[in-house]
Amino acid sequence: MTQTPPAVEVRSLHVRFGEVEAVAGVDLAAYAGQATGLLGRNGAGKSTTMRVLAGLVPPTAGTAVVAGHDVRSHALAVKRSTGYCPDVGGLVTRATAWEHLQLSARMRRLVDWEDRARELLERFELGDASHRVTGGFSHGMGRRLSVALAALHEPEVLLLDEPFDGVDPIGVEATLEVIADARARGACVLVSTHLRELAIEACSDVLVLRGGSRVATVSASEMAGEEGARAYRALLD
Ligand SMILES: Nc1ncnc2c1ncn2[C@@H]1O[C@H](COP(=O)(O)OP(=O)(O)OP(=O)(O)O)[C@@H](O)[C@H]1O
Repeated sequence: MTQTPPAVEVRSLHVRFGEVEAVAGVDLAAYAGQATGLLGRNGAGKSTTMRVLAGLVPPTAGTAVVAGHDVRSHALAVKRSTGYCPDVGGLVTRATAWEHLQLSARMRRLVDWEDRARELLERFELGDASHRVTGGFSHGMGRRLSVALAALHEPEVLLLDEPFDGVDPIGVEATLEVIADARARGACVLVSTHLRELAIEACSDVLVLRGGSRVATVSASEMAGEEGARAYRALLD
């Protein structure tokens, strides 16, 4: 039986910022229709790995192929194929939520996007805030809008960096729905989070990073319960 090639394939990825080796040899394969979690302590290299996959940071060494495009040689194609929710920032304080969606739709030359944009805003309970500037948004509102923006164009690869951070239960539910919908239409989803329980709920597999390297890939179910929590804790240091 031929196995479907991974939608995201990373081999021996290294990213160096001056003296700091942020990513020191990560390998990962993530597939269409699945969600893969990235877990690990602060500074483990999760966000840097996500930035490489979004085509924003070039690898220092190693390869990363996203939706068939090499991130180093085809960064623009990678940006087109992905929807990326950054861990911080990414919103223009003086623009409204609706203007963010409008700009994203124009940049990606989307047609008939308004209904989907409205539906996403409603799902994240941002409908009433759609014409407010994001500079006045709470942290959780900003996170919810960032997930909606990443998902608007129904990308082949959805990259969510800390999407649950500081988000209330309704927002968490909406984010889980966005992930489930993306998987159902055959997208590949990567979720970086510190929240083990939500990683288990959202993802099929989980990669644990430590000091810029992958220390384990486990099925989400293996991370569940008290035993899973102990096993995860043991992988952290
Ligand atoms: N632009 C940068 N310049 C210098 N060092 C950086 C830069 N980006 C990340 N680093 C460093 O790389 C390492 C990995 O950071 P990264 O943000 O990828 O970790 P993380 O696992 O996402 O952490 P957290 O859980 O705290 O968000 C850290 O030591 C960080 O200080």
